[in-house]
Amino acid sequence: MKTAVIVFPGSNCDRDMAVALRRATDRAPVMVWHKDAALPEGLDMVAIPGGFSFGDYLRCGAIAARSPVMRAVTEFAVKGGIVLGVCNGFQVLIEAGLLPGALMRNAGLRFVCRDVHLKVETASSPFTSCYQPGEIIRMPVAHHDGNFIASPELLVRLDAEDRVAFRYAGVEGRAAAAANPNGSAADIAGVLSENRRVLGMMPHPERHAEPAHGGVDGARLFESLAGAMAR
Ligand SMILES: NC(=O)CC[C@H](N)C(=O)O
Repeated sequence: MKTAVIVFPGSNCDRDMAVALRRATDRAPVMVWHKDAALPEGLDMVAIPGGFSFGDYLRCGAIAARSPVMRAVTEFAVKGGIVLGVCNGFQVLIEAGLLPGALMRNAGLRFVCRDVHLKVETASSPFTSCYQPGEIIRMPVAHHDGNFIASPELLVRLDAEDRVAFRYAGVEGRAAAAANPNGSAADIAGVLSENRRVLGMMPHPERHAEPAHGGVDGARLFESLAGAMAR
């Protein structure tokens, strides 16, 4: 299985992403600099990591989305390649037009850095097949622009097409309103593309991928990917 992690100036989760992918696939990913116009041959998937690409200038992910490498990533996705974008990676995928909606400033206007609970909405994707639909899992978020905005039509369509991968979820003993850290429409934390092979999500699965992280719920996302790539 051959994977790649795209690196922009200001990426800061690229190495965590690489460790999680190596752990799940037994092979170190290729680190691809944003100026490369082509992706390595024979890739099974591409990950766009979190961080502060280009200092979050203009809008988070807007400049990164226009990097030379993103043309190659778009081509890869259009051909059916698997692409994962986490946090800033999700912002880049939206700015590149590979996922719908927008990510705006958090409703509370603050950077939010804490664990959240998520409901797994679908197991039918290369990213979520190792979870149970409806399962509640825990992962960290760390962002200031994670407020997912979509038109009422798009929200209906995402549900109808089973393309909401994760929703912020309340857990017993905590107020439900506190569950959504950023004001996202319909509590959406992650969405799939039409062909289900591109996922963008604000929470960080690579930061809860081994026991030393204090949580392992993210590991199954990488195991799901490894399984999908092996097929
Ligand atoms: N951890 C991240 O990827 C953060 C993304 C972006 N810089 C934000 O704060 O919204």
